[in-house]
Amino acid sequence: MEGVDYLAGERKKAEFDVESMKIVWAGSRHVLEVSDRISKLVADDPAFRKDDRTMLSRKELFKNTIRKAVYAWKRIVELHLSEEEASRLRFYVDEPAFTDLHWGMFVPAIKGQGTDEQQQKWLPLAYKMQIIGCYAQTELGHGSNVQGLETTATFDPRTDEFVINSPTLTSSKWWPGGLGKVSTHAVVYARLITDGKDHGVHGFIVQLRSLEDHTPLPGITVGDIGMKFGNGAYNTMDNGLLRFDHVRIPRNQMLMRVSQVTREGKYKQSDVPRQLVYGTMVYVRQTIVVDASSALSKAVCIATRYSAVRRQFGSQNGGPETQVIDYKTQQSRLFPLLASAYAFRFVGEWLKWLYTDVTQRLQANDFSTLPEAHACTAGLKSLTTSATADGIEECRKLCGGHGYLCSSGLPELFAVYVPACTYEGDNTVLLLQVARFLMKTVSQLGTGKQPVGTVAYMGRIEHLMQCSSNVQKAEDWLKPNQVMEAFEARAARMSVSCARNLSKYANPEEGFAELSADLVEAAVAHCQLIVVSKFIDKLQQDIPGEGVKRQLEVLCGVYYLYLLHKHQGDFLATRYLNPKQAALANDQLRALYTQVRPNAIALVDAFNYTDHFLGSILGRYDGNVYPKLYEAAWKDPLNETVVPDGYHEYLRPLLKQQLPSARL
Ligand SMILES: Cc1cc2nc3c(=O)[nH]c(=O)nc-3n(C[C@H](O)[C@H](O)[C@H](O)COP(=O)(O)OP(=O)(O)OC[C@H]3O[C@@H](n4cnc5c(N)ncnc54)[C@H](O)[C@@H]3O)c2cc1C
Repeated sequence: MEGVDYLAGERKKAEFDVESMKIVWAGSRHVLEVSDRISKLVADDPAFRKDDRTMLSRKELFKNTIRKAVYAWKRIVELHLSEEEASRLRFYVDEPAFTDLHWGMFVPAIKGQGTDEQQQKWLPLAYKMQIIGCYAQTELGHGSNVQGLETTATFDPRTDEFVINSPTLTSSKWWPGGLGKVSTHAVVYARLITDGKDHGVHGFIVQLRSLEDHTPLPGITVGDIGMKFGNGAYNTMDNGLLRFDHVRIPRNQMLMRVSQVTREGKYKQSDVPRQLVYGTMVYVRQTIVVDASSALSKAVCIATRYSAVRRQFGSQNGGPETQVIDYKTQQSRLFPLLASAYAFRFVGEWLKWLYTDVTQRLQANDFSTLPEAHACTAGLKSLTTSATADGIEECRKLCGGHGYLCSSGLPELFAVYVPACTYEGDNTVLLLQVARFLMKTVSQLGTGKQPVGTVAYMGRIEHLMQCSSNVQKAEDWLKPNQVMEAFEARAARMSVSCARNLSKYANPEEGFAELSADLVEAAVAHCQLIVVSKFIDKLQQDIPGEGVKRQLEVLCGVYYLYLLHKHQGDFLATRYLNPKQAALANDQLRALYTQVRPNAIALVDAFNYTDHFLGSILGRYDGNVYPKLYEAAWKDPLNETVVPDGYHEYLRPLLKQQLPSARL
């Protein structure tokens, strides 16, 4: 029935003030107010409809995305939305589009790497969308290994131009979003060559298409790379391929904030420090971590609401069956993901602070914390995106068969999210960078150089190598200092163990390659420690609202005890815990699941997602799942006719046995 809240009973069970939790989740009352207003604006506008997205052909889908993106822009201008409101609007439209790369990569690249004059020339055009840009770095042959890129930008002093060229097939640009069909311009990464000398990879602004009729400019071959994983999903994006045949651009289109080429063709570093580009990287990764919490919270919201609606087995005397959310196995799979969504939210919030801190330090020419900030953001990007991709898939399984239907929203969410494990740095490659930083930190212990920021715990290495847990009863696992020491000791010991093993190799690079799987595990232990510590730090703050802090304490406990249980091998092998203490952690975890249970629906309501944004029949706010699933089935194009296409051509001859050579 319409208008009935089938989850009202669940909502009454909540032991905390949901409205206050909404503020915690949003980050502030102001952000909640903006998000609430803009998400409803999008949800109420039929132009942003997305329930048919998985059924559209690629061409229809793509045209529809262009329409939506341009319409969104029109609304932003008409309504005089602020930058914050505009970015919220794009977020709630919830459809990957060329605009993501334009605003998320092209504009920041010019801001970060362009000189003042370049910014003055290009940014006004980009802000008004009179040009549309993308970020063309990856090639067919190289992605992770940026130094292996093959596109060349050779300076021609006679004409004061760069000649951009794709010398091989593998040098074709491959993957940039927005490139295939839409972008008029790109920031292209190419090897800079002056006077026969290769100066490595640099960024150049290159016009790709005519601003009159959108055709590719002479010497440019450009197109879409083809259909990607899943229905709808990232197929709304025109990831592109691009080749240059000696394309000439003026010298002033090299992004010259950090290094420059003079009129005479001399290559020189400007007085702006190279490290500045890392600031942008910290910013981009921070947004990826926040996006991870959004994607995971969406999946968890769907799976939690549906788990409260769905009943299987357990009927007593003809009464209702058991809600599947009451099964301990369901709770042990779902609640850690709910806790992770909150954990990633808070670590994302902390990364925002880190970005501000890094920016201020860079402005003051203080580069001391950069390597640590760089390693930490790389690790957190890797950890949160991998856990989110796996978590979305787990949520799909938690919804049983119906989770496999596109109308559950989960298949598309998985397909659209999973490349986050690859773009902006392959997750394994990033963990190896973290491991390299950890090995360096360990090697410097005792030299008087104090580890800072998220590796500060290494400064207490002697203690961390010797201590052991004094947990004696399950509730001891609720004490933050017990937990912190456990995670610190595990991370420190795994790093030190890797460092010791590395020292056995005469050639350190050979050792690093040989031990890389162990090194990645040490990096994961370090990154998990960061997330746990930021969740615990969050709880030290004043958090208003009845029962809100208590719920967050429970979720924090679920998060770290789940990790501890899942990775208990690490804690046992490094001898910080004994098997009894590990078992007590699991006992406490079970007890916490019971505390989460009555609050589960309210905890996902606190995300404040509209049904439009969730895009899931299983995750509907009112829990009215079955009639809506039934209705949706009839909307499938296959059900437009009762007799399918192909009946007369194939099925009827089969059924009537008129096949020419049936041998059976
Ligand atoms: C949806 C999507 C959108 C994208 N958008 C853009 C864009 O807008 N612009 C752009 O320029 N690019 C874009 N990319 C490209 C993306 O940045 C690269 O795919 C990414 O950097 C990974 O590089 P790769 O594809 O070369 O992977 P590879 O590096 O070839 O990885 C293949 C495997 O090798 C492993 N591996 C690689 N190096 C090492 C190592 N040193 N040690 C151990 N293992 C290793 C990896 O872990 C992985 O398992 C996009 C990609 C996707 C999927």
